[in-house]
Amino acid sequence: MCESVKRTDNMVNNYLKSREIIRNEKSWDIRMSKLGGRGIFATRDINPGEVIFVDSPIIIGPRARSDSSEICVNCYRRDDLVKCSKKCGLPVCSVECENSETHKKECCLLNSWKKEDSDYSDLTGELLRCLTPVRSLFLNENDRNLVKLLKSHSDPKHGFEVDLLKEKFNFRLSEDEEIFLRFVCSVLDANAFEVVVGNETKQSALRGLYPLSSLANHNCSPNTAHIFDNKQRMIVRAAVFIAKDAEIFHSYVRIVWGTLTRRYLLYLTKHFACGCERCCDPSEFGGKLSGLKCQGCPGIALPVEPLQLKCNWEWSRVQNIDEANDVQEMFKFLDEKLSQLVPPTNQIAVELKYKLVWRLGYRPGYLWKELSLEYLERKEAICRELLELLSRLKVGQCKMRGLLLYELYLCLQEKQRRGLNESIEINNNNEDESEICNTKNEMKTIFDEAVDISTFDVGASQELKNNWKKADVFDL
Ligand SMILES: C[S@@+](CC[C@H](N)C(=O)[O-])C[C@H]1O[C@@H](n2cnc3c(N)ncnc32)[C@H](O)[C@@H]1O
Repeated sequence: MCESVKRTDNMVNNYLKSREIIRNEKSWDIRMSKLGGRGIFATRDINPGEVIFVDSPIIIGPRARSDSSEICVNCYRRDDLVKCSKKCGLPVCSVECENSETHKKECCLLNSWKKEDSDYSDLTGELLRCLTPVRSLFLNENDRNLVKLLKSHSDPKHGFEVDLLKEKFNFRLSEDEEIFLRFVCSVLDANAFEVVVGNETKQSALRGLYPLSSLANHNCSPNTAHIFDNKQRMIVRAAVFIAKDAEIFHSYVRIVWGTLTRRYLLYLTKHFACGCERCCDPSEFGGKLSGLKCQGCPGIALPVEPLQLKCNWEWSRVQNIDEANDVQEMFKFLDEKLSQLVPPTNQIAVELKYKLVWRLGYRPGYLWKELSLEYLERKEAICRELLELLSRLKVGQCKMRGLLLYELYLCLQEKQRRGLNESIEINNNNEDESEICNTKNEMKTIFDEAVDISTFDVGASQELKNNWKKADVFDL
């Protein structure tokens, strides 16, 4: 092991010990990757579903996106927000949150930076975008040194948060503070994860830096899946079988995006050109997410050179459907317009269908009990189709699979509730009986897998949570 890898390995292990989240028998270590830089590797065979490691955020806070909702800076809820009475400009939801240790420190720091009598009440959203890197200034020396070991991007576009603090807020940062903050911004851009907090019905998204997970490289067919528990810990599981000495990968992008979109975004945000097996295969293992309908014949056009970043395909017109909210409109677009241009496997059709899964059964007018049989059956068909796609993409027990399995289970349950199998049940024909039996077996298999995949996920539905075999990842 080379010196720098040894140092990283030591520091990460010490960090995990300090957070009391290291397991007795580790199944991973850090090595040099042939992709460049460091990576995480399996030290033994790991079975699908096994927890590989648990990581804890070294820095966590609001996201940097300009369209993020305002949240309480302590508990991250979105309700009952008021401005901190100390006039730092940040939102809190209660006196307890205002007086929390985390907030008191940052409130003091922000007030020390500001020019007297400045009022930032209109700029709360902008201040929230800058808060996560600001929190790095409270790290102890060991944690600072660990952050310094993580990958950073040198491009000057990273660090807009510091520009905002200086230019929009006229904050008086010291030179040391500015240098460290700019560095942390570039580390966050290279490594941070979107973290889900809240529960099934009320969720917020945060930005978290997880030291061990930051060392995992990317693959478009990742062999892991991760979820966040109620302590904002990241739990990384094997999504497929991982052989001893194989590299452990995350996916940095959405797995149902086509090659061009994935590679473009990876290049833009993480500054590398992915050359994984899926990217090299024009059909993406048969997933055909980049497929277009051929206007001259019944076939599907696929990119001849999928690794070519320059591409003239025009697809902005069909992307507008993002703004359409109405279920009927969405189906109309899917069935009448989109189907003329792209095959059902195309990423735009896939994303639209995935959106429909979350409307059917949940939106007023389309709640489970009021769903027409046609829509219920379409939802079931979409779930099955998307699950089949995920299998093709070789992404194993990923979070999306867990979510779709549960939605499919709910469709079958609703059909059962409506007695759609009743006539079959009265009829004593053997074949029909076996059909009921198959549905019941299928429902149980689907439900059990959804429970397994969701285990420890803070955002999982209560029904799944009630069936978890363990309440905490460290329960014996
Ligand atoms: C989160 S870091 C991963 C760990 C990194 N290799 C290290 O040594 O710290 C992300 C960076 O790793 C590199 N990387 C990750 N996956 C890659 C891949 N599939 N191909 C090439 N470079 C990759 C890129 O430089 C990327 O910006």
